[in-house]
Amino acid sequence: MDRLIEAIAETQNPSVVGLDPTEALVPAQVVASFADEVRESVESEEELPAAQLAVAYFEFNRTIIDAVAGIVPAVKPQIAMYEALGPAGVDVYAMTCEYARERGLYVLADAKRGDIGSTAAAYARMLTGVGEHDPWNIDAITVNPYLGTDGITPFVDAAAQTDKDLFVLVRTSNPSSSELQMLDLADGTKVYEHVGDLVEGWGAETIGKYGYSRVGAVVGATHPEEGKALRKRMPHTFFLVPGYGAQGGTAADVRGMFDADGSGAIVNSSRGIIGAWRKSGKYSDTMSASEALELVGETAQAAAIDMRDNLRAVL
Ligand SMILES: O=c1ccn([C@@H]2O[C@H](COP(=O)(O)O)[C@@H](O)[C@H]2O)c(=O)[nH]1
Repeated sequence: MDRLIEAIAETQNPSVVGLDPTEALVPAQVVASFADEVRESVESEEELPAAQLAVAYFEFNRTIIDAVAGIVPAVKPQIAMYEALGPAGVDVYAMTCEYARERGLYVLADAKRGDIGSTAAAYARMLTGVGEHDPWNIDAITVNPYLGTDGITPFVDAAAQTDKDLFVLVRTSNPSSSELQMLDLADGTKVYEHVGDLVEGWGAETIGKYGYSRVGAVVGATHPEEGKALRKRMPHTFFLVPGYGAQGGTAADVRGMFDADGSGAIVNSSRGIIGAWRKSGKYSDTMSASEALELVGETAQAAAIDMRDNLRAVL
């Protein structure tokens, strides 16, 4: 986690931009502008929509990355958006991570992996790569703890081997999260608190120079009180805090998830940044693709600065 903490210190900005493109979040003229180019490369007409979207996602991501590099320390590409497009989307995921790294950003792959040990070991190769080849270019990955310790250990080992990190789901931001996470255990602790204790233990051997381990926790901005209690309960665990912006979380809500020095957490916003163009009042469907992309970049940059300043104001 040391590299992430240093990147946050350099930008004075504990926020991460989520790269979660969808068909609705990429201006239509940008997608349309790739029709001819992509038609030449696909084998059948049916492949065209996914292939065209994939190319458009990359151009869109590149615009966002260029706009926010130097302002934010990190990006979090959500793999679901890319896998939905098939192999073309997965290629663009890898290309996006590589480009973000080239622009100096810490890349947090939101992939929420989790399986039995042997399969988790294969998933953990997203961190280690294959031999000398690192096809994914990521610095951290999100992991689902539902399978317990043997589903997590391969990621902890891979992270330690490569100076990378993982973030384990503890208290997620979604409305139904309480169905499982808020259940009481026999000793009176809640399920999410127990998972928090496990996460603190999984990271215990990997504490870095700033007091945080390689094993972080995902704690939703939509649960300010629980987040604040977890901050005390998990003193060596760095938090990834999604749920800011589009899901309703505010800077005041996430304040308690930081430590007394204003460190210990990084807050994510995806749609609030990459979809800012739609709320700007400046978009018109008569714009050219390049004009639309320019607006995407400008509005994403303004939204990232606004988020940074809102977080700075409460820290
Ligand atoms: O508890 C969680 C865990 C992960 N996420 C992910 O973060 C982003 C949030 O996107 P917004 O557009 O800022 O709402 C998305 O990739 C989720 O899968 C989360 O929201 N909550």
